[in-house]
Amino acid sequence: MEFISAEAENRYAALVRALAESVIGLDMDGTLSPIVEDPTQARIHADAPEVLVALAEVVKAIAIITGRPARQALALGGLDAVGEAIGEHGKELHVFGQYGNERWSSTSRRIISPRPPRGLGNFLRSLPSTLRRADAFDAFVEEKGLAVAIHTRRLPDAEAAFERLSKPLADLAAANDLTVEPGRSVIEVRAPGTNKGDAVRRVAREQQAGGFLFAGDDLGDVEAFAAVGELRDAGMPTLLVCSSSSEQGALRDLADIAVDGPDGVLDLLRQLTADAADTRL
Ligand SMILES: O=P(O)(O)OC[C@H]1O[C@H](O[C@H]2O[C@H](CO)[C@@H](O)[C@H](O)[C@H]2O)[C@H](O)[C@@H](O)[C@@H]1O
Repeated sequence: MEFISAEAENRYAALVRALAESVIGLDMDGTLSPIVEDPTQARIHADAPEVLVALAEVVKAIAIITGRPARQALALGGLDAVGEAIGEHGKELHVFGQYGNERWSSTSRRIISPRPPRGLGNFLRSLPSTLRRADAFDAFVEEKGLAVAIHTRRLPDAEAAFERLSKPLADLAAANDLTVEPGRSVIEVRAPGTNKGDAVRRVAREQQAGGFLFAGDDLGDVEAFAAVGELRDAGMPTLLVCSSSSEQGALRDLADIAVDGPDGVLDLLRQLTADAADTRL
């Protein structure tokens, strides 16, 4: 773990002291789940369930805030079982899916989801011809119900395909009142209006958080970082963690601490759990 910001060590120590009142917000792909070529094959890190259950004992709540549909996050993360184990300690696991558009909690055990955005059907009908014109017809199209993600990772030159697709997809999205969410070898198209920052504000308010940690790896996490920054400016102990990769450097400049991908995120969460136990001795 690398302390980046000048205040990072103090912020870590302050968060440890406030941990019992803190919410831990975690992104999924690239943060809890190692990145893999095929999005359908991504799975939460094998150690994550144990680490999250132990962490839940020393924090107020854990919130997984992801671009994945909530149902998929539950399945790929085995989060139902994790939530059940956390519930046994009298704590709650929250899942905010599709950038905060969907919600699930280990107490309600129901997914709350809005209707798909109006323009999505039209966008999907025009998508094949747009991909063909951008010489990216073989891009993997992940239909997510409320959104669609166009993946370039498995194309011969992923970066070049991403560049060729950026403008045509943004134009097609705008024509259908949709917004674009660029990520690691992926361009997502979804309803405007909600982002991970809103999810951070909501869970902090609902839980009356006395501290907040957020860990993420990609551009879709920038709004969550900004929302945690607002909590910090209001006087709350906070910690921003970048799950580093060679693919995306944007979050590193905004973070207090950088760790090495999901392995590093889990090491940090283990360390926090241990440090919280030490302060109680
Ligand atoms: O908010 P997140 O939990 O980080 O989810 C963002 C998107 O992640 C997924 O794509 C990413 O992970 C894939 C599997 O490792 C990888 O192949 C892809 O290149 C990454 O961009 C997912 O497929 C999307 O639906 C998520 O919204």
